[in-house]
Amino acid sequence: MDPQQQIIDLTRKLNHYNTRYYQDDVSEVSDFEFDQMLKQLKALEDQYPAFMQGDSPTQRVGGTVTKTFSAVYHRYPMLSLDNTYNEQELRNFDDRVRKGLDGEAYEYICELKFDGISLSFTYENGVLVRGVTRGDGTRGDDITTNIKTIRTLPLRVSGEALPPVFEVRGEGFMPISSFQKLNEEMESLGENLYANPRNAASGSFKLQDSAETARRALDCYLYSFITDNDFFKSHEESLLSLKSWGFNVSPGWRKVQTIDEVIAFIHEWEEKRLSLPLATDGIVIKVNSFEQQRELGFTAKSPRWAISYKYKAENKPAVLRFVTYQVGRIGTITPVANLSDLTERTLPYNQVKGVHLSGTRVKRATLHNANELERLGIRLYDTVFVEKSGEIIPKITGVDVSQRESYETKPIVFPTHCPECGHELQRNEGEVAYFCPNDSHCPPQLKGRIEHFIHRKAMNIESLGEGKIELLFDLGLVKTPADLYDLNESNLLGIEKSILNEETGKVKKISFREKTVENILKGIELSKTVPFKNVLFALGIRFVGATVAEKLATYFKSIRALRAATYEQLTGVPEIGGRIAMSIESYFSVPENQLLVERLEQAGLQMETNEKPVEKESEVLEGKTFVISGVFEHFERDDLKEKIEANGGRVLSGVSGKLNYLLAGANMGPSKLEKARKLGVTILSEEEFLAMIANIS
Ligand SMILES: NC(=O)c1ccc[n+]([C@@H]2O[C@H](COP(=O)([O-])OP(=O)(O)OC[C@H]3O[C@@H](n4cnc5c(N)ncnc54)[C@H](O)[C@@H]3O)[C@@H](O)[C@H]2O)c1
Ligand SMILES: [Zn+2]
Repeated sequence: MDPQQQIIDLTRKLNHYNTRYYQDDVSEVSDFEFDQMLKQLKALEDQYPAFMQGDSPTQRVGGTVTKTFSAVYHRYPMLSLDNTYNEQELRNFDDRVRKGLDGEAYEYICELKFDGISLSFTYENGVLVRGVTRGDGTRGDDITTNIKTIRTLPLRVSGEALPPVFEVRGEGFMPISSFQKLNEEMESLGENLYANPRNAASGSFKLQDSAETARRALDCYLYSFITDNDFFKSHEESLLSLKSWGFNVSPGWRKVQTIDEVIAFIHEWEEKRLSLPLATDGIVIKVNSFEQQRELGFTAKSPRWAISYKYKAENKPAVLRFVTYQVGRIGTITPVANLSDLTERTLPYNQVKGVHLSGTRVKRATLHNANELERLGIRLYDTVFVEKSGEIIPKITGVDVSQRESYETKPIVFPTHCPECGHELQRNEGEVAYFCPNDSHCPPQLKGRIEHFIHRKAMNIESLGEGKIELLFDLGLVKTPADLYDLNESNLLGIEKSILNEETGKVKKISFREKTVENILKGIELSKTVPFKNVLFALGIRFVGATVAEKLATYFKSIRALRAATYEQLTGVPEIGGRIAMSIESYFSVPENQLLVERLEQAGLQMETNEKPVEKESEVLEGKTFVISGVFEHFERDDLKEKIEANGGRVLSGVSGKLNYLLAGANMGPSKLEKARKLGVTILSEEEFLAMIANIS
């Protein structure tokens, strides 16, 4: 291909990947592939500068600002970092630094490269006033309310001779444990999963609802301090001071003198970093002296005094021993590759340990769906390549076809029937996944429906988690959501089970003691007050997500009216299409579902909408004012407001001397709390509030 066309194509492709990555938090290719393409483009542009495109990704920082937040200009531009995946290029970087500094002695600071999103925080007179994303490097999104949910980020700092205005920068990230929890939750809601913690962090920092951001337990490491004057002489000094002022500085950095020491640091962390609680994708190397940093200067998109070394995702051959088929919570069938190491090719599978990949043994990798099997052209007993994408989820990247000469392979036959219940599988037009339509008898689907039912966005029975549901299901105590309402102390107390996690080999013990049982029953009881729209969502009707449920609840107002609605009436509701209408009709035509709804109604769940004005429950809060702040266990904010009003109280937005109560949830801003204390406002916990209204509702 001619170089001009190649430059045009690469520019277009890379810009597309950038948009997907920075705006949609989706990686269509691996970082390594992206970086190789960018390098190729850079080389072509160097050779044919005349063909460089106006929007070349080699000249700009990749991100953009969004429309959802207001854009803020950075006082100092936020740049990217040059990167490399090999040691030779690192030595070339060192040569450039040496030349650039004309023989002066210099030092490096090596730090871990945290995989999240770049953030900038401005402090005025010691108070945190603003938090902004990197955006396009010149302007970023103002996400101040969201970054205030980071618990380790000080809202106020004091220190000797702190400048009146300064900026700190760092990496906002999602700890791996939060990431896994979030994805499990997304899965149970039937939503798309995040591929890695970076994409999850990026999406979570840019949510509209900061209470939801708070719930996702984000964190941040700080690594840079900036002011107008020369405050510090070196990066080392600034790191030490940041730490002493109470900023969260990762302890993993080191000052070194030579590039060999840098490389030793890189080797040292290659495996060690995998046991950190957050994802890291490399090492950042920075010239220590600020004066030398200034001498070296910047290119269009990155400093010349720093570089990042990125670890390549480890890619290893493995043998595909057999394929199993998992049935998901909404019946989706996912083929899973069961792998062994090459040396274990003929070993009985129960003795197989798996392939050693990025610090762990991998025995399983998802094959996603039937299309993916075709795309890979994979066969049984094939030699395949496995990689951990985002260092977390193992993935099969290709097949070593040459090995088919030495080892016999067989075609993979996708099952026609559900491995769990035997029902014939279906695939909807235009969809890639097969599913088991037997949603009222297929065990994983039954379990999945109960898990969905208790979810925070549905009936919000937080005292019951996945493990407990699993146990109750296996014991036959809870087979449908309606069975939850028949539970009592005598059949719960003393239940016990050890659950083995097959991946980690760890055993988790669950046992129901008095306190647990009490909490479970309380949670179930409280769920009877959850509004109709949540109940409707909780039923788990295919295609009826939270938003659709709300629309239907507003329109039909009761389960009776919805059940009686004809196809025409259903599609007559704005934004309700044929697919949803059909799904609702078919749901209510199944006898098991009819029975379920009846039992739930008898149990006392809200089966109709309480239209405003709010139905009065009591007058106990008459004349009292409330400010609600933070996140609550049993209520969404709106529900809490309704509850207060239903009992005669009023909800205000700001704390003042006249206020009666500050209702304080988790993660509330400390400034509000402080103000309330000063003004002598009574601070209520959620429990205290519940007690206040308990006698009457
Ligand atoms: N897979 C895809 O589709 C896709 C698309 C676009 C970009 N990308 C990836 O993103 C990269 C570009 O992103 P980028 O411009 O943010 O570059 P980068 O992530 O490679 O490096 C720069 C960033 O590193 C972060 N960082 C982490 N720890 C740091 C530390 N200790 N000190 C300083 N900075 C630290 C900062 O946020 C900084 O902005 C590409 O090279 C590619 O790997 C992937
Ligand atoms: Zn089934």
